[in-house]
Amino acid sequence: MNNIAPVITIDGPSGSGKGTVAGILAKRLGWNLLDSGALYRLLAFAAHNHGVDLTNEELLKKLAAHLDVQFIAATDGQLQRIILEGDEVSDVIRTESVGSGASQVAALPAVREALLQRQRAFQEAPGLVADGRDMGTVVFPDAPLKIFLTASAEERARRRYLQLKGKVEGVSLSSLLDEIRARDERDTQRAVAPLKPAADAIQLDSTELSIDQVLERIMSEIAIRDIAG
Ligand SMILES: Nc1ncnc2c1ncn2[C@@H]1O[C@H](COP(=O)(O)OP(=O)(O)O)[C@@H](O)[C@H]1O
Ligand SMILES: Nc1ccn([C@H]2C[C@H](O)[C@@H](COP(=O)(O)OP(=O)(O)O)O2)c(=O)n1
Repeated sequence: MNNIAPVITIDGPSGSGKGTVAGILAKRLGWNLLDSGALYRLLAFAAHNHGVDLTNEELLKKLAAHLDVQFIAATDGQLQRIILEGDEVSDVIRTESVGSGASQVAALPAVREALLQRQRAFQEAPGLVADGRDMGTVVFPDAPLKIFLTASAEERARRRYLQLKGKVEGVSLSSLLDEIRARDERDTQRAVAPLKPAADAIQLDSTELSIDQVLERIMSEIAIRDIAG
């Protein structure tokens, strides 16, 4: 691990655009990418497959410590691929029910502890873009650029609806809005590593911004700090 590799953290609630923006930035800069939410999603998914209850902290901690997962970096024309226990799960972990399970296991302190080193190991040269809820507050507190990306709950539900409709059966805007609000509540109210902006984070409200406008704002913060060579 190279601890001097710079990190850009992008935290925020579901549907604010973190994953999209982090993926494009990592590609543009030629840096590594950590989708930390995927780790919690993978754990919830694996727990379901192995019949482990989402409240069983002791067993979930063991499962988290031994998760057999591979992240295959994005190439031209292909997004990052995620392999769990030999099977490609890139799409199946994106449903709102896995997201809700992820939010439940993520509230357990032993689970967060078990995943901490695994996340820090992504900090390798030439740099890392990390997206999640506690990237700037807990996992990479020394990151030279921290973004806290938000948008109204209604706009985030609308984005998720557009993203899922046609791919997942039976999605409705109103149930997505309820689910997003429930997840916001759980993620911000938990005792350990709650969703909140780091004291030194730049807050960006993307409700009225396009993806390109968000990227432009972040690129100008990168330029000001001179962190990407
Ligand atoms: N600024 C934006 N304006 C419109 N749509 C956006 C914006 N940012 C992201 N999206 C879209 O919203 C959906 C959710 O974005 P995503 O990056 O998955 O959010 P998050 O990782 O924060 O949950 C995606 O379909 C993405 O293309
Ligand atoms: N660093 C992180 C990342 C995700 N989580 C938890 C809380 C989130 O509701 C779930 C799923 O996160 P993910 O980023 O994949 O979800 P969204 O794409 O924002 O909908 O995992 C977390 O507690 N800490």
